[in-house]
Amino acid sequence: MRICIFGAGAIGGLMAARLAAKGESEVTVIARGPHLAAMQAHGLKLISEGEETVVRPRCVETAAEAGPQDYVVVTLKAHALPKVAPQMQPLLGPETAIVSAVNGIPWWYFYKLAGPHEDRRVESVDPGGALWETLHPSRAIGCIVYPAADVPEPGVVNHTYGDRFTLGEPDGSRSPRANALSAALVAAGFKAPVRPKIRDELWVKLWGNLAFNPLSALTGATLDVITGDPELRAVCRTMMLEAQGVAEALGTRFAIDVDKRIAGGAEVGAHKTSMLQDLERGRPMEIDALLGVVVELAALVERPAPTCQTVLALLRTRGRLAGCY
Ligand SMILES: NC(=O)C1=CN([C@@H]2O[C@H](COP(=O)(O)OP(=O)(O)OC[C@H]3O[C@@H](n4cnc5c(N)ncnc54)[C@H](OP(=O)(O)O)[C@@H]3O)[C@@H](O)[C@H]2O)C=CC1
Ligand SMILES: CC(C)(CO)C(=O)C(=O)O
Repeated sequence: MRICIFGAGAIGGLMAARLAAKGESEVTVIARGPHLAAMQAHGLKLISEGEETVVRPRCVETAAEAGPQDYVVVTLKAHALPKVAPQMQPLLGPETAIVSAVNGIPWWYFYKLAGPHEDRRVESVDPGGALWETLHPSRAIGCIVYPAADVPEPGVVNHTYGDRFTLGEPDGSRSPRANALSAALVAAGFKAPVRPKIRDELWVKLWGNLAFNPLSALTGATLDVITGDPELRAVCRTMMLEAQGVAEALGTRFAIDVDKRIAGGAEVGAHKTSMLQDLERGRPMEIDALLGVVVELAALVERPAPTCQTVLALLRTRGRLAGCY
């Protein structure tokens, strides 16, 4: 099985390292800059549970060098995908699946979602619907990323938490391609269940990200503070309840309640969210995929989301002034 990890930073690097070390797949990673140069020169080092492993997957800069694949796992930041998608064509054969291992609402969200919005394009993550055309949703497999990792120096991935990548077809089927990918990830040491309602799981993950990440970027606070301070927790809760109304109007059912989800965030402790880390490092923030999209969908289903809207306005300005949006 040929698997290409496109944008092999923290999460992609983790997946690639485990697949290359323990799996039975032919793994190619696409990366750039000093990280790519370090992996090409010294291999990809994974630090996980106190253990260091160095693997040597094929590391290239362009899709043309990688050639056609069975799976392309996209582990870019959400905002990078529209720019990169046109370069992905050499990876795509007639049967190639594209696995979106990216936080937020994906471009294929409304594909085969029965109801009034079926096949709708999501402007916040797919400006002008270009992604829908370039990476047709019939290729898409959803993937919820639960692990946490970072890249402390080029060529090195530090894995700090979790081993689950939940998979799901947009139409809910247990397809041979989703099953085969799941088996490959399990062989590499991950948990990779194939779920029939991937959008429900996607919203539970996003539920935390849409509130915790913006509030951390605006205040500089870590997760323990955001979930523990009564005033911040109240803002969080309000945003999450607004988002729940939007998601439920789109047919999502939440298996847990909002307080349980906040408690889940609290367990992570004194952690800087990825959005706060991006802001501090002067890197683009995933504002539209995590929160802009919620405000867009609220308008679509005519549900109120005033707190999300207010926080979005503040966050966009914060991001623009810092050169991160
Ligand atoms: N890290 C984590 O713990 C978690 C991350 N996620 C989500 O997973 C997704 C990936 O995040 P993460 O792994 O942290 O992000 P990273 O920034 O670590 O990885 C993305 C990689 O893609 C590279 N890249 C960007 N553009 C290109 C390009 N044109 N060609 C080749 N490589 C490119 C980046 O390079 P460069 O650095 O040069 O920009 C970077 O190495 C995000 O949606 C994130 O929210 C979800 C849960 C936890
Ligand atoms: C904070 C956390 C763990 C949950 O919102 C996260 O997923 C992130 O940092 O992006």
